[in-house]
Amino acid sequence: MDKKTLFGNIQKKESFLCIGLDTDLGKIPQHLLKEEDPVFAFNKEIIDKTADFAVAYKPNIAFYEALGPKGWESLQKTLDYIPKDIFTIADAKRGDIGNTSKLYAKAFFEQMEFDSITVAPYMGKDSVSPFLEFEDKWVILLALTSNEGSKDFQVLETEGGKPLFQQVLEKSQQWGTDNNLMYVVGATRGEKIAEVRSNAPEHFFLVPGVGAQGGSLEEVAKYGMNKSCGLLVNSSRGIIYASDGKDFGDQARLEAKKLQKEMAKYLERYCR
Ligand SMILES: O=C(O)c1cc(=O)[nH]c(=O)n1[C@@H]1O[C@H](COP(=O)(O)O)[C@@H](O)[C@H]1O
Repeated sequence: MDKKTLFGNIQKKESFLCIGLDTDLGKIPQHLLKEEDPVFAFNKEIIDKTADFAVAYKPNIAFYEALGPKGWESLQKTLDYIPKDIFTIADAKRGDIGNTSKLYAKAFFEQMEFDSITVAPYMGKDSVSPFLEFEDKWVILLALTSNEGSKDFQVLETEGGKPLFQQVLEKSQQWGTDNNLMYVVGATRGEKIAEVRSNAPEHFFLVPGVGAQGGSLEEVAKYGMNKSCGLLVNSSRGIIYASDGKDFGDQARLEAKKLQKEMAKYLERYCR
């Protein structure tokens, strides 16, 4: 999917919501455990109930890998079930020496036809470039993450007093374009999002951390939005585990709708 189509979907749905499919057998409603594929049964209901409010779905690969071959099967079924006009993100946080990255890219872009994958920048250009060679596919590079540990390395000063995340932003813009490269910026970073935006004015940001991690959607929109929205804001637990009963789909729908309504307001206010 290209940037223009993604922005078109955002305008049509008045939403920049990404729903994280972090599906955990220990957290899904107990009645689903008797299904042949409980993970897929759960995801199917979530997708059915939220697809009109979401412009992206992000399965976090760890939750599927942890279940072995059956988990990979549930992941493939989930990916096949997501409507084709919705952007898909393999949250795999991959990145290795070039020939290995190339095979990770094949796994997620050819075997599994995801639109995008999250990639760690730590190993540098030759670890990221192989993912950028696939037409119509996106790399979502970790820049300033939402977790406490982001302070360990990402904000450390480098040459010229620039924090490391800024070096990641500046250097990686020589590797890809705003049509195949996005950045992860945590919603918990508040005003720092404006700093990231000034370093990458045209790129889309994947912003996790609203909902369970407490980030503010209003701040994200205020500091991060650009003229083509430029944001995919993710919520996983806050939506998919809104209820652990038989009404989990309907409750997820309510949470997704609430975020979409707020997003419509910010699109009107800040997207220009
Ligand atoms: O790359 C990510 O998606 C990611 C980056 C980051 O900085 N912080 C972060 O929470 N994530 C992911 O985003 C999701 C957040 O989930 P919730 O906190 O449940 O909404 C999880 O799948 C995390 O792995």
